[in-house]
Amino acid sequence: MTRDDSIVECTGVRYSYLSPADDSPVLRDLDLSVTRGAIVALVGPSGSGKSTLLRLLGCLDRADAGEVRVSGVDTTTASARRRGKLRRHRVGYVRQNPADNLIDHMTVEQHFDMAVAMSRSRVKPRRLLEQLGLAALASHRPRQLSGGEQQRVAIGFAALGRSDLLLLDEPTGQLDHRVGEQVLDTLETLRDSGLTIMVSTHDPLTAQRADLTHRLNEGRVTR
Ligand SMILES: Nc1ncnc2c1ncn2[C@@H]1O[C@H](COP(=O)(O)OP(=O)(O)OP(=O)(O)O)[C@@H](O)[C@H]1O
Repeated sequence: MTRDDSIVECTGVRYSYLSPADDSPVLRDLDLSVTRGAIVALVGPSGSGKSTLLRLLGCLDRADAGEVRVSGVDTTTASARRRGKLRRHRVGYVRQNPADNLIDHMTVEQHFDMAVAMSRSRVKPRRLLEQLGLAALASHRPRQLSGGEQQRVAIGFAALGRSDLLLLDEPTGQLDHRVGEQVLDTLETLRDSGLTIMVSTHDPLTAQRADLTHRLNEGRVTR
């Protein structure tokens, strides 16, 4: 595989929440390569660093050492401006609690319109609402939606205008099996439209439906 096939390339990544000199960092010597156009599940014990890795890939935090290359940009050394551009146009991030991704007073359609305006993309928000089976909810506000509907809206909102990578922290963690399946259908639709999707999960169904699984243990990818 060449670098061009990869959407994510991590090499020798180290990260501590305390200080770069911490002898027990959360991530240590982490290497990972992810090719375009797959759903990738990140699995591993609680505390192994799955969410931390997603935060580095989503430019919410910056690695202490090593290379975290996303869409060809080394996010460890990139300027704040470059990282901001990456987040606006290429990489979306969905938090675990669906409501935390949405704005109380805005309807579903207004969320999608705002995402397009912010990314200055040419994507048609109405078309994505239809593709994701959310058109009937267009005029609803987050409080009028179930947890699963909120999660699907949050996923569409994060994906809109982002061309490369969607990162999700435990997207099915709070949902029952049937609704979890609907969220996974949404992810498959987005993968088929060209996005690469990385999901941290403890849910066997999510891991089973992913195209690839990477296991984290004590801050490293072990397979
Ligand atoms: N904001 C923070 N400040 C300090 N330590 C943190 C912070 N967030 C996470 N940690 C620690 O970092 C380690 C890795 O946490 P992380 O949330 O990345 O693990 P995880 O594999 O996603 O766990 P889970 O499966 O339970 O969500 C844990 O020891 C956790 O206590």
